[in-house]
Amino acid sequence: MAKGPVIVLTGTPGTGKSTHAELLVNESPIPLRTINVSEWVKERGLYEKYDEEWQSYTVDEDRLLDELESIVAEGGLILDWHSCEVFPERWADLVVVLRCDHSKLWERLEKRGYPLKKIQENNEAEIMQVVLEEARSSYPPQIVIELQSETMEHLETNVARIVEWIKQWSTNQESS
Ligand SMILES: Nc1ncnc2c1ncn2[C@@H]1O[C@H](COP(=O)(O)OP(=O)(O)O)[C@@H](O)[C@H]1O
Repeated sequence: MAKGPVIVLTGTPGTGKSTHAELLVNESPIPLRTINVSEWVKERGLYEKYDEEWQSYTVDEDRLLDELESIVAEGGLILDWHSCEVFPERWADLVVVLRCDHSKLWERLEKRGYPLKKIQENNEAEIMQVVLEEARSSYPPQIVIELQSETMEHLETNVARIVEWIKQWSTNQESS
């Protein structure tokens, strides 16, 4: 049996996934490991090509899934990525979709030094709730939650809510 749940933490770039993941690792009642999938892809060369203009990698999805499979099976994992439909449905115990007002998101991505068209593309995706729709069409509705991530208060309440969910997950495992 897995020692901990697998949480897919998703959302448009800049919505706060890594910030949430870091706090969750510190505050979780059971040990969690977090994988920033974009970084993981870069470090392990799990991509087909790099696009200079868009400053983005085309991920080799088959290799990515192969490499993640055994880690996911151990449980106790946060998968932090802006895409969630690539992962098999059976992997996730919880899918958290972070949302942010688009003007705030624009500022965050500008600070990150993204090229203008990449900011525009992500901003549009957030307005059209692309990631949320992706999550809803890839996973059962009862495991998908949408959380606002615009303020520090949101950050705190979101993390507290997910920590409560982890506690409940643990209790359910013990009694099953
Ligand atoms: N809820 C929030 N309130 C205020 N600032 C936030 C919040 N979430 C993220 N940020 C800030 O937005 C920026 C992007 O966050 P980050 O966690 O790197 O996003 P992602 O991992 O989704 O790309 C960071 O500067 C972070 O401090």
